[in-house]
Amino acid sequence: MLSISKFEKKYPSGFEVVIPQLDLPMGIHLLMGGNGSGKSTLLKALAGIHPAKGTIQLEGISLEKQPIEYRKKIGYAEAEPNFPEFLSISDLIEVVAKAKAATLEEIEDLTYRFGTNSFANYPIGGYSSGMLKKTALVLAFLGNPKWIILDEPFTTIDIETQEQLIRLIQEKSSAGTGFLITSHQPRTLEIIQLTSILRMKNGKIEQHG
Ligand SMILES: Nc1ncnc2c1ncn2[C@@H]1O[C@H](COP(=O)(O)OP(=O)(O)OP(=O)(O)O)[C@@H](O)[C@H]1O
Repeated sequence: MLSISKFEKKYPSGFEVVIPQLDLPMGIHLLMGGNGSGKSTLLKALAGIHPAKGTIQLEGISLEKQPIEYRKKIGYAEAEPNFPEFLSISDLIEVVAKAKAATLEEIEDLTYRFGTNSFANYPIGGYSSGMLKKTALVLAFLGNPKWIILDEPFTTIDIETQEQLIRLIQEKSSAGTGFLITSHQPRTLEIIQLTSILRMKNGKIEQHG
């Protein structure tokens, strides 16, 4: 269960995301909403990147009270990934794999599925947008997180990688990983049995079902 309670995140512009209570059971949840409705803001807070008011708990582990344990149990890929340009995907994998106790087998499987071996040692500054997205996805899945949060994961990746990603989401979900995914292309997810579709408007979850 991913639980959000009394959540508030306000920007200086006055825009705010307010969620009194949201409990997501293990499963695959799709978060939809127009541009600027607050989806990425919520996802960044759930990933522990943006501080926000309220309580966020993942399988009973509190982001506020057990921040390291919480972050080890969550994987996150942002919509427009940004990494230090002088590093390579291999460098990032090494750091994240160590922090999240990922196995060599897991690294080999993920890098094979996402086809990142061909640019494993290139500096990130030279990556295309698709290569950057693949890098973010490999890192999000490393260490078998309990929940994986994917912000627009299907944009910029080729069809073959989109199919790989759908297969991986299905496999991991069957093995007990929860997913919260945003997408402006819900048709990509049509073949997946979704647990719920959440709709966000103006910083509020309008509909959940
Ligand atoms: N770091 C920030 N500082 C200030 N305002 C921000 C910041 N990030 C987002 N916002 C503002 O918050 C609002 C919601 O943005 P957010 O990125 O969460 O929307 P979104 O639903 O993910 O949009 P999209 O579908 O376009 O990606 C927008 O008005 C945006 O300008």
